[in-house]
Amino acid sequence: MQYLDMFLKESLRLHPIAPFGPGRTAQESSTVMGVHIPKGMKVRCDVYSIHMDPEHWGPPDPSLFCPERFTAERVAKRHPMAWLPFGAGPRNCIGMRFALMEAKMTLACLVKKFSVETCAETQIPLVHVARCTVQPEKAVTVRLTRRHVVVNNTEE
Ligand code: HEM
Repeated sequence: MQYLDMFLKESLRLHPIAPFGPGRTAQESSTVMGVHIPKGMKVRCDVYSIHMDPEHWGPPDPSLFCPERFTAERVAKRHPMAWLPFGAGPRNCIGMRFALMEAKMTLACLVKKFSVETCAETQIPLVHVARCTVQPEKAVTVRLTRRHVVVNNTEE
């Protein structure tokens, strides 16, 4: 489950489904890194750029899929707001833990019974389109092959 958690976090870093989600209205005027933000201005953060910033995510190259970026040691050294698929702060996603648990349960049940491979119909590289959330352009088609696992002398 530890590696599955790292795998899922890396998937959401490379493919955040709600990168336009975290937005706030300035409650008071301020200046952040030389940029003046007047009271009442709506501000959104650019999750894609933060998730691809080598200062937080390199090495290896942030465009590569690498779950090892999420080992406890590496997470402890990283800025707490470098990973934002669920936003951050007091108004972050209320369903984050539920969504992560549900995804991990689904994946664990799936890979227990099936091997998952790309096939001729798999769109590579994956193309994103922005609708209400960011989605794959086409259905993600893969080949599932049933695993033969023997548990307590019973073939599953
Ligand atoms: C992979 C799945 C999900 C992703 C990536 C996601 C992402 C987000 C993001 C980016 C925000 C904005 C956070 C911010 O402004 O800081 C948000 C807010 C929210 N999400 Fe999710 N979400 C997911 C699943 C869910 C689920 C399963 C639920 C409910 C069971 C949920 C309920 C909410 C609610 C109620 C808010 C508004 C929170 C507030 O304004 O205080 N989300 N989500």
